[in-house]
Amino acid sequence: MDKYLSARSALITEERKSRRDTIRIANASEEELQAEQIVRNLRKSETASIWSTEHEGIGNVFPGMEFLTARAVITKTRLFQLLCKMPKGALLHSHLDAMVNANYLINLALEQPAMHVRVNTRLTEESLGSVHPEFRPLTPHEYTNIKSLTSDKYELGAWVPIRSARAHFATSLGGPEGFDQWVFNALTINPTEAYVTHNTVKKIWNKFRTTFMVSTPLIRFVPIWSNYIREFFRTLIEDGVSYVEPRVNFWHKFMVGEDGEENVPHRQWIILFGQVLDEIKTQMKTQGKTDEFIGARIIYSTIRNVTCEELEWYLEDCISLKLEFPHLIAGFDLVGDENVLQPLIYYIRPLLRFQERQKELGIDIPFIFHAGETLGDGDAPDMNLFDAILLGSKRIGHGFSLAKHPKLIEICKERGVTVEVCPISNEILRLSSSMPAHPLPVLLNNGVPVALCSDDPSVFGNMGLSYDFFQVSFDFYVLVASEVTGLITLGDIARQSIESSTLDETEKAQALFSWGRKWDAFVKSIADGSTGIEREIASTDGFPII
Ligand SMILES: O=c1[nH]cnc2c1ncn2[C@@H]1O[C@H](CO)[C@@H](O)[C@H]1O
Repeated sequence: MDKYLSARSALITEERKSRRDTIRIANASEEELQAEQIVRNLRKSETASIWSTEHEGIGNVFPGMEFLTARAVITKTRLFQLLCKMPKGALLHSHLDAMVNANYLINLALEQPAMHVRVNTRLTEESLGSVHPEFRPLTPHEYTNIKSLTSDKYELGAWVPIRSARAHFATSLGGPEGFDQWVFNALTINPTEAYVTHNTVKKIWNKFRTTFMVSTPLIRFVPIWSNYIREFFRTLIEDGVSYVEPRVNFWHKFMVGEDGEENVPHRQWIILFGQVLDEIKTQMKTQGKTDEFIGARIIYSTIRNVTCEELEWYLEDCISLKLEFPHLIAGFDLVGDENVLQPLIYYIRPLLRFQERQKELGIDIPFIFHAGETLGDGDAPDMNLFDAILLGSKRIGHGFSLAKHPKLIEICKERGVTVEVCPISNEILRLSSSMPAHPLPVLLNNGVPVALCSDDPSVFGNMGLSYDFFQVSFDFYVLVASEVTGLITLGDIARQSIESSTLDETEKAQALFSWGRKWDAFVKSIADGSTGIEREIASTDGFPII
């Protein structure tokens, strides 16, 4: 018996030794250890209270359960509120056209007299859920004075000014608020769609795709674009994100200008992006908050439905933009559903040529590829992992199927290829049924660098990064023993995100320094009791049940 127990304890120690969190916790400061304990107590207490009761309309609750069902409960937990204050570091995987709250975007659109809307199927109570609004800014001579989208006289396909369409939306469909709700539903995925009507990867992608068809014409319009980017930065900073590398989709060659003409080229999109960025940086400086925002750089993206010839055009376009705006272009990616669109190997010639061109020009535009966003093994999206690695991808977007490939895991670990893990996205797009079923711990415990990311928060409702940090903070819960950690691991992941960015060494050092200062202050506020968590746990013996 003694021999067995000592062998057991030796094996546990040996197994945990190589884990990133064990190494990190061994080097933690006194304050970090205190904060760690307090947060673990909080987590335990909320698991016993909030996550062990039935809430009205929500059956079968558990930590890490389906996000869209649990969202309202999550928002009220103390753990979530605490994580909102945590400095998150860099957001490395996000699609710019799905980053601003859908209601905010609707309001931006309502301010634009040029913005019109139409439908091609009659709107009725029955059809409302499946008919999507089609938006377009028109040139002044195309403006219409058609009043309503829903009257009997409406001719299908005719453009209606958005404000008028809202004001005259049929009372039977909810009036103006009904209009807002209709557009909101078309821009987002709701729990019934994710977990009932569209509960397969294929079906939910069909819904997911349509949200971009609705939002793109709203965002790809100069008067909205700048305001949209301003809100994008504002909300991320508010949530403790200090640096961001969004994927910007350059598939459309032109944006629509203020005059309604579709003639604004890519360089102008970047100039406007840069202007808002500078404005925010100046603002932060004036307010003495330079630690809170380091900046942003764009990952040039196009959709993997283009031909090889078309891709050559985009790659050259990306090169010209890099030459003109070296500090604003971070890398290159191909986006869209890997399950149905072209795999990386299809584009291998233009991609290799792109690398040659960079050598000729003495520039560096790393690939930062989506790969392995699939449940498959050996299918096209899974095989994208092999090509991403062979092509020297700096990071891997999603890498959901990477856990199946020990050799590739080893390479990622050796070369420091960071996996941009998007926990909530993977769950809503039906790759994992809930958080405990997500492969994140497999990657982490194998020592692969990981960044937590939100992917498309305006569609999924996981605005900022706090929701994704929250959803994974229970991954290690089963082992509440002292060797296995919570808060410190989350901090380590946040710090790693800055290391994994495309910032140069000097910028990185500055960003890490700023992050470190904020992390220390955050940890201190928990450890010294100023958050009041300890007091609350002690006084309620478990948390008030919502
Ligand atoms: O998780 C994802 N995987 C692959 N493509 C995505 C994901 N999220 C968004 N997009 C794609 O990015 C474009 C918008 O910039 C859209 O085409 C959308 O399908």
